[in-house]
This record gives sequence, structure tokens and C-alpha cells, in this order.
Amino acid sequence: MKKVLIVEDSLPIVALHKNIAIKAGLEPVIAMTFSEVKALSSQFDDFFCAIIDYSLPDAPNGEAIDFILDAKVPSIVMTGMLDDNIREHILGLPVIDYITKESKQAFHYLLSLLKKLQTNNKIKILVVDDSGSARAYVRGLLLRHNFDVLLANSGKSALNVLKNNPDIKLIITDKEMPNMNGIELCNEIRATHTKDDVSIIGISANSSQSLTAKFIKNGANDFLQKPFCLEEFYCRVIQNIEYIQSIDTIRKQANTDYLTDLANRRYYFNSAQPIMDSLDTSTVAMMDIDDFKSINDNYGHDAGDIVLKTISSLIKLHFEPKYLAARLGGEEFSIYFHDLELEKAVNMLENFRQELEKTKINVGSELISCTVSIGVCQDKKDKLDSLLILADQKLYSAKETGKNKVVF
Ligand SMILES: Nc1nc2c(ncn2[C@@H]2O[C@H](COP(=O)(O)OP(=O)(O)OP(=O)(O)O)[C@@H](O)[C@H]2O)c(=O)[nH]1
Repeated sequence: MKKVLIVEDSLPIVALHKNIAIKAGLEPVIAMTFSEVKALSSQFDDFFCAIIDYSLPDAPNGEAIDFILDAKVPSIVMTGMLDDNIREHILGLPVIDYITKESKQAFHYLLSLLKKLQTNNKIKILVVDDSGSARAYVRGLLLRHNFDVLLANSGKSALNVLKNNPDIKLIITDKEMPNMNGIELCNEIRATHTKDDVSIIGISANSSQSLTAKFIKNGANDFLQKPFCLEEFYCRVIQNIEYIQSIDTIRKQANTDYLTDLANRRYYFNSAQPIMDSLDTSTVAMMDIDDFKSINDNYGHDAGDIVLKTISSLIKLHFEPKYLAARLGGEEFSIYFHDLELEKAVNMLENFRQELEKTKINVGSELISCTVSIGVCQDKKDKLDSLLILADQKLYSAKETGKNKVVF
């Protein structure tokens, strides 16, 4: 478990912070005075981050912050004071964030920040600017929040980086750049990526009021005027990332079967049909669990669910990510093999069938085994529906002739 250093002199707030740290999956270590902070300095390398109260009895003017930042521990500053000068001073330091203990909301924000700091390294952000120092500055700000930062010094290079990193979630682009400016870059990006795929924040030192609208009309999600306030920068970055993540979650929920995490029928049809349209022949398999009703009847519905999940995990292991597998509904699955000869698909399915037959599934009260029947066919049909009907006929024949077999 990663450790978080909590520097706070108020007992009720220490309790609150401890709770928040644990909720965020971190191990809290407490220092209630500057002396205690100093005593912990030999352990500073072990801390993932620190939450520091601005004012302590033996360090009333933020001395603990400077001490901890000097040791390069990423730090979040919490304060009860709303003094603008202090705020400006702290924001000038390389802190992760500055939170005023004004309301309950501040503690919700802290929890969310601690959680994000542990996962932001999986989020790619591309910074586009022709000025090396401007790129380095924005990169430094994003690294404080642990983001995975990519850089591009021109619009053309940005498009290349995006092509090689389709999982980029946010692009922060300067407006004034030679050859392709930030607005032109937005247009180029939007030709291939929607506002729901990747978020764009435009930045410019130009104070023209129409620039915000221009950026947004050309596909940007947001705009920042240089020089920007750090708090606003982080708020906008976080908000834009959260937007893309919400869309990703909604998409995943709409495309995935809740119980098994396999693709659902809708995603299967939407994804396989366009591939099928581009191919002369396709191979498809229909799979159905044998005597599944008796598993439910003998061991209960929960046991049936465990069997469905186990079979789905095995399907993923054998066929994904190369081929498309889905739970079409109930105890029925399908696999779409693009570009694979019938014989090879049958071999893969036969291997799967044999492994499942040998697998012991723990359904709580005991270990059980189960089998599947599979129908597979290769044809030149235009519609996936028609191909599935043919595979279903083979499946029917597998059921009629004893089950636990692949028929093609
Ligand atoms: N536990 C569980 N059972 C489900 C789910 N969806 C469908 N079923 C059950 O799947 C069973 C399907 O039964 P049948 O259509 O009679 O098929 P079968 O018993 O597998 O018989 P054969 O196909 O002939 O081998 C029914 O008992 C359904 O209630 C589910 O999500 N969870």
C-alpha cells in the first residue's frame, strides 16, 4: 500500500484525512507538528504524496510546506485561510493542488484527487506548442498530477502522435503555430475524432474575445487564455478528462454484457457487420451451454451465473482480442472469425470445448463441470443474421446428436 503523509494539527481533521486516505487506498502516516515532520524526513522517499496544513503551531507561515517540497514529496496544501496573498504564494510553489477547508466539498475534492493521482499515469495528454519552453511548462504542470504527457512541436507532428496513440484523452494546443495553427489542427483532428473521443483545450495569449468561440466552433471542447491561473488550468484539465471518461463508461456499459463482461449482442452486430461487408467469406460460431437449466435447478441461479462467468473468461482467453466474442443472451454465445479458414476456426473451437470439459467450476458448495455444443459455418452471406442462422442449424445438429461437440 502506498503511504501518504498527513501533516495536520487539528485532531478532528486528522481523523477526517485518515479516513479519506484509507478510502483512497493509501496508508496514512500522521505528523501533528513541524518537529514530527522533521523526525519523519528519513522516510520521505516512501511517501506517494503529502497533505499539508499551511499553518502548524511550530511552523505558522507554511515552513512545513517548503521543507517537504524541498525533499521532492508531491504535496497537496490544505488551509483554513482564504488570504489571497497566501493563495498566490502557494500556487507559485510546485504543489499538486491547493484546497481551502471551506466546506464538505473540499474533502470530497481531496478524496477524488487522491484517487486520481494513483490512476492518472494511465491517461495520455498531448501538449502541442511550437515553443519548447511553453511545452515544458505545461508538461511540468501535468506531471505534478502524474499524467502520461506526450509532446508535439507542430500541428503535423501532433496528428502523427495522435495516430500512433489513439488512446490520447486530451490535447492541449497553442493557437499561434507556423504552418498549421491550433484552430486548423482542431479541424484536422475532428475529421477523424469526435468531441466524445478526444477532448481539445485551445490556449492562446491573444486576447481577442472572438477566439474562444472560434476555437469551440472549430472543434475544441474548451479554451484557456494565457497567462492562465493554475487553479483554472487544473480544473479545466480535470473536467475535460472526466467528460471523456464518462463517455467511455457509458459506451462500455452500452456495449458490454453486465454479467460476463463479454461484448453484448448490439456491439457484436455493429462491429462484425462492417468487417463482414469488407470480406468475401466469413466464419461464425454459435455456442450454447449443455443442460444449463439443470445446473440452475440443481445448484441455484447464482451457481448458473458463476458458470456463465467462467465460460466467458475461457472464451476471452481462447478467442480475444484477435476475434470478436459475445454473449448473445441467456446461455448463448457467438464468435466471429474474420479472415480465418473454417478448419482453423474448428480447431480453435475444439480446443476450447476440450478445455472447458476438463475445467472444474467452483460454485460455492461443490466443484462441477459443464460442456457446450457449438455450430460453426463459413459462407458468403451478406448479412450476419443469415450466417448466424446457418451456424445455429449446425448447433441444433450438435444438440440433436449428443451435445458436447463442434459441428461444421
Ligand atoms: N443463472 C442464469 N441462468 C440463466 C441466465 N439466462 C438464462 N438462464 C437460464 O438458462 C436456462 C436455459 O435452459 P434451456 O433453454 O432449457 O436449455 P438447456 O437446459 O441448456 O438445454 P439444452 O440447450 O438442450 O442443452 C434456463 O434455465 C434459463 O433460466 C442467466 O443470466 N443466469
